[in-house]
Amino acid sequence: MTANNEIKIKARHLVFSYGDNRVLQDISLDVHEGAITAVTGPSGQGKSTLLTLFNRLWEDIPGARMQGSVHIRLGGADQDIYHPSCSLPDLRRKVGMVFQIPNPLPMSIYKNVAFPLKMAGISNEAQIKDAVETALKQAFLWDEVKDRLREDARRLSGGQQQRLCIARALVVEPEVLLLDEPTSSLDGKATAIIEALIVSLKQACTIVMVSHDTAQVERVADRWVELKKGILVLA
Ligand SMILES: Nc1ncnc2c1ncn2[C@@H]1O[C@H](COP(=O)(O)OP(=O)(O)OP(=O)(O)O)[C@@H](O)[C@H]1O
Repeated sequence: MTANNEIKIKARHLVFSYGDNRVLQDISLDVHEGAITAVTGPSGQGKSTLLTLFNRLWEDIPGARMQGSVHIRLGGADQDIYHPSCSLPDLRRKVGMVFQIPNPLPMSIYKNVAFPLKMAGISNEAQIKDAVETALKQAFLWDEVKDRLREDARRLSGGQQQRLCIARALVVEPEVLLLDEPTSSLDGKATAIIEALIVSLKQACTIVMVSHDTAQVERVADRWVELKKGILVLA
C-alpha cells in the first residue's frame, strides 16, 4: 500500500474529558491511507488520549466522555466506529495499537505473537506458525529470534520486546496501526531499527504515531499535526 488521497480515518468535532478535565476541544482530523501521520505536542496535551479514540480503548475508563464522530474505512467500507453495529473485537483487530513501554505477555516469544490469533478463534497450528513467522519478519525480528521461539519473551532486549509487540499487532493484519511513542523507552540503535521498521510498514497499513521527538517525526512521518491545549494545529 502506498500513500494516496483516500481518507482512512475521518474524525470530526472530537471533544473528550476525563471527569471534569477536558482534554480535547473540537478536534477534526483526516488520516490518509497508506501514510504515516504523526501527532506531536507538549506533554499532557492529549496525544495518547486521541489515539485511544480511534480504537475505543478509552471506553472502560470511569468518568471518561466523548462527543463527535470517528469513521474508519475498513474492509473497503466506511464504518462509524461508535455506531452500535460496530463490533469491538473486529475493530480492535483491524486497528492495532502498540504502547510506549513494551508489554510482552509472560509467555514464550512464539506464544506472544500467536496470542491474538488464538483470541480470534484460529486453531490451525500450521496457519498460526506461518502467520507468526510472517509477522516476526515484518517486524524485523525473525532473524534474531527464529532459534529461540520457545524462550520467555521477557528475556528479549527492550528494542526486541518492542518489535515483538509490533509483530503481535501485525499478526492479525490490521489496516491501521496506532503507535504511542514506540521508541521513547529505547536507545538510539534500537530506535533507528524501529524507525526503519515503521517506514516499511506503510506497505501494509496506515499508521498514526505519537512522538515527542520532532527529529524523528521529520525522518519518518508523511504528515504531521500538533496538539496544543487540546486543539490541533497543522504543523
Ligand atoms: N486514564 C486517565 N484518567 C484520568 N486522566 C487521564 C487519564 N489518562 C490521561 N489523563 C489526563 O489527560 C491529559 C492528557 O493525557 P495524555 O496522556 O493523553 O497526554 P499526552 O499528550 O499523550 O502526554 P505525554 O506526552 O506526557 O504522554 C493529562 O492531563 C492526563 O493527566
